[in-house]
Amino acid sequence: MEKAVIVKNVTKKYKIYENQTDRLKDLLLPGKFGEEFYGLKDVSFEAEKGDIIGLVGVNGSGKSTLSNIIAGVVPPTSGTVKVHGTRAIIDVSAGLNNKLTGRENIMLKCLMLGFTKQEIKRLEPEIIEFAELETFIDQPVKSYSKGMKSRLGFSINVSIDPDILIVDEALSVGDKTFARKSLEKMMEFKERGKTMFFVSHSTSQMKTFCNKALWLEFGEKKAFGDMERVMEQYEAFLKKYNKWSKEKRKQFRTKGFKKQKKVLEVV
Ligand SMILES: Nc1ncnc2c1ncn2[C@@H]1O[C@H](COP(=O)(O)OP(=O)(O)OP(=O)(O)O)[C@@H](O)[C@H]1O
Repeated sequence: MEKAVIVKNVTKKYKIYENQTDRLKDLLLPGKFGEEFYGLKDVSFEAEKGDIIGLVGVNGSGKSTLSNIIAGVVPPTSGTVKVHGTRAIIDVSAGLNNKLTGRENIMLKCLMLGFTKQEIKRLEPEIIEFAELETFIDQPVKSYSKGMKSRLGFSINVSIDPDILIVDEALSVGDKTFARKSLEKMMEFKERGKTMFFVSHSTSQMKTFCNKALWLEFGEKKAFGDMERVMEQYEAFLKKYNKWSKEKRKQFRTKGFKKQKKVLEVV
């Protein structure tokens, strides 16, 4: 099978601070303030061409960090990500420039991706129509609602027809009609054999859409493989987790966070 994405020993360290003063002091005296925190720790897996991989895990487990690293938006602290093909990420906080109009954002994003002006002019009507923004396309994006921004972000990223698409909670904003239209677009991508990563809190959406799942827990890979098998394990965990008392859940999270602060052992 042809590999689309190879993630090898990816670690992402963040620096966390107890307060704003420590953050500023760390700028003046680097290394003296704040604590290192592992958003991701030594994650490895491979995606084959045509795989649709659901990233699952409770809040803060590292799903968005990993999707941003796969998308090339954020660099890993260590480890490597090999991607075969073009990639695009659809994110609710999509990287649009607020000062520019919708039309200018289309131009900017596509130019950055290497499209020619002529190609962009050809794509533009399709993007505007899919985003349902005909009346507002020449207004600055800062005047857009959250739903309008996410429609524009979604539309640009699907219209450029990437080989690998990363969708981070993008279906949770906007109205139902647009969510359905987006899902249809993703189904079309699936049928065309594109590789996709999908972050959603809806396990049922995952089960219908993805063939594989990667379960992250406190930044580490807990399980990876066929959707059915991984989801069975994850749902059994969620059932247990949801039955725990508030206190027990807190203990579980505290234990996990402690592990995320520990320095990796050098083998
Ligand atoms: N810029 C940052 N600085 C410091 N810590 C961060 C940063 N971004 C993420 N983190 C931390 O890294 C961990 C993983 O975060 P991430 O957003 O990737 O998780 P997630 O699984 O996507 O969570 P959610 O489901 O809540 O969106 C969290 O503990 C988070 O607080």
